[in-house]
Amino acid sequence: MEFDRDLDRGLKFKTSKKIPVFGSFEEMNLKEDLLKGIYSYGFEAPSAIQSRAIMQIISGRDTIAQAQSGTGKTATFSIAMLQTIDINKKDTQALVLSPTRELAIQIQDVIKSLGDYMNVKCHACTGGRAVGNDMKSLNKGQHIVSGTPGRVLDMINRRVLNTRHIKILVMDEADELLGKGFQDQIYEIYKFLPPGAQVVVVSATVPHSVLAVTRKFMNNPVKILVKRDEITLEGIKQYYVQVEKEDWKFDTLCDLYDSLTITQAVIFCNTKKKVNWLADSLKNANFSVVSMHGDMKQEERDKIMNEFRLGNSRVLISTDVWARGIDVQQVSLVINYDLPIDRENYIHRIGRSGRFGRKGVAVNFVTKDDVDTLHDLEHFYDTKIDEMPADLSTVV
Ligand SMILES: Nc1ncnc2c1ncn2[C@@H]1O[C@H](COP(=O)(O)OP(=O)(O)OP(=O)(O)O)[C@@H](O)[C@H]1O
Repeated sequence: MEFDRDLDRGLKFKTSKKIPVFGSFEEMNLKEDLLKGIYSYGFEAPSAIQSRAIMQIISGRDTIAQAQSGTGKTATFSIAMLQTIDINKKDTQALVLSPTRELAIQIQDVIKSLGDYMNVKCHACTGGRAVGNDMKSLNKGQHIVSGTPGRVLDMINRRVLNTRHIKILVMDEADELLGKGFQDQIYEIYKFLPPGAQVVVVSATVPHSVLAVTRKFMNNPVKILVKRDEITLEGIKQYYVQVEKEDWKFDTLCDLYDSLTITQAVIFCNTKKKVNWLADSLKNANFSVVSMHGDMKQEERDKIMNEFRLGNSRVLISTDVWARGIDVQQVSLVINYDLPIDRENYIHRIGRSGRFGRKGVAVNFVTKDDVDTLHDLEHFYDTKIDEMPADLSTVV
């Protein structure tokens, strides 16, 4: 089917026609020092979304860029922003918003690496860190700011982050940012931007409700969309384990522990309380695990994150704070100890594995009460979730 239809509103959304595809980074006519940064970072050729969306963003058009998890959306908007800014001006010219602090920092790292030869200044403006440091960094002048909505808005209100020269606003994980939790802050920030600032919306999942909302603040956007039945990645095998009742999940997980540590694994629970409980229970049973959620102090979150990125810890238990965007290439297994509350986060959670063409495995723990939800996911994404093989280590 060419397009989908939003039945409630009668709106139609489809991928824009005739979007040129650039087969190499050279063809994009990028600044020389940016091109050098891209190659030094290890990229050889653009991914599908990069070969389509980078030049659309550079052309100045509002853009909605959807692509499967782990296919290089971060570099898509980072390269476009780096090309767009005038490095000789100290003003903040580009702003990226994302829903979690860890993601905002990860994006800052990517921008700094790609823009290394340009001497780009990019600041991560995130909650949980000293406001004084933000002020100091921003006062020095930052070409690009990557932040979470609350702290960014705070810096704007304090007149520390000057929005007057911002040419481009990127919303990563846009469907999350435009959902209930962040919507008001996003609109507040948007109001501070100069009229005509370019808006770029990015996510692996762009539900119709969000596409409808984009009409309010985007001007004739070019759309690169993925059909619902193409969102799941072939490289990520999906399984379920049927457990009679909730209590059985724990023993099932313990049985799987050896498979979890073959590379690295992330286990998702739906609440912070359950993350704490599960981490404690596993530690008491002598399994080595770490955990992270939004009620922890930022220093603790940073420490856990660093250790996990380094591979010093192999099994991480978390909430949906870890569901979106975080890129740790060694993660090959995701376990949904609880099925996620919404369909979108299912895609994001399992997408923590199988990064950039790597193989991944997702295992869903399913009680009797969850059977319908699982079938709904299969149906919605037109995908197959098989029963887990007896020996998981053969597929990880
Ligand atoms: N052109 C490329 N060549 C090689 N590796 C790449 C290329 N583009 C991106 N990557 C790598 O692919 C991985 C995934 O990229 P990225 O985190 O941008 O994915 P994403 O599309 O934003 O995923 P998500 O939906 O989970 O946020 C990263 O480790 C990145 O360095």
